[in-house]
Amino acid sequence: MNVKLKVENLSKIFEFNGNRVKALENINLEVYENEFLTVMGPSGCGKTTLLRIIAGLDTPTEGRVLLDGREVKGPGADRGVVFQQYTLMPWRTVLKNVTFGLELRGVPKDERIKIAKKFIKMVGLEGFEDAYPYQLSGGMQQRVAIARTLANNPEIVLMDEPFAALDAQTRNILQNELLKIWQKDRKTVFFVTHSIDEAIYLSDRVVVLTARPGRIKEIVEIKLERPRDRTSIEFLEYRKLLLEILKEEVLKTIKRGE
Ligand SMILES: Nc1ncnc2c1ncn2[C@@H]1O[C@H](COP(=O)(O)OP(=O)(O)OP(=O)(O)O)[C@@H](O)[C@H]1O
Repeated sequence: MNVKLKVENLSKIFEFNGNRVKALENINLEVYENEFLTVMGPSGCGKTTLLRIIAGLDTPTEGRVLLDGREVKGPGADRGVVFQQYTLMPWRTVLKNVTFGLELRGVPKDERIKIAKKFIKMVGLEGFEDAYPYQLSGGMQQRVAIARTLANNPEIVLMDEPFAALDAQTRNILQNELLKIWQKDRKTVFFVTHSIDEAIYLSDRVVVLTARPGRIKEIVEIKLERPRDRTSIEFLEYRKLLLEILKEEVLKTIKRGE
């Protein structure tokens, strides 16, 4: 298995108003090519910080991140990010939101429209190309955000609780769509979630971080065939295992009043 992304001895300390918060401590992690890897952990353990550092939106205090062997020094088109909150540009149509990154890279108009339409179709929004974000439901907006990210053809897709704001049904539908796209497109995915169910349903491996400062507590390989059955005994066993691993860390966070 080829290593796509490598996180080496990474620590992060935030300093503000005379306070020091150690968010991450000595994270070492390899994400393989085409892997669907999920990070979980109690609130405030540094999941978003880790994702932001990989995205190049923040810098580590110690250590480094390598993508295809090259050190990450800032944001780049090789990493596509999907956040929890819909980050579409309200003044642009669906099509224009999806073509945005391609425009920035100078892709000719005809080609960028062709690429955008392909991904809009892939996320099930054919016919909505000329709609504006306010005309779409939350689930549809998140589909557009996913299409926009994929249209840029990143090496790795970084997703920070992308479905957390959606209702349970829509969330399940989008999980299936994401899996279909992932299987078809063979992208590497680095996914952050609070949902044990979502982590087991989607991932090849689940990384559990400790309470802050986030360290790697355990990595659980999900050895279930896809499509996965959320009601199977094996699925429930993974659920129990992850609950146990997380419980101790969540209790630490609660005790600290966070
Ligand atoms: N820009 C910042 N300045 C100061 N402290 C920060 C900053 N960003 C994050 N932190 C702190 O770093 C720690 C980790 O935050 P982070 O958002 O990465 O956690 P998280 O695991 O994603 O949390 P949640 O699950 O609640 O989204 C928290 O204590 C947070 O307050």
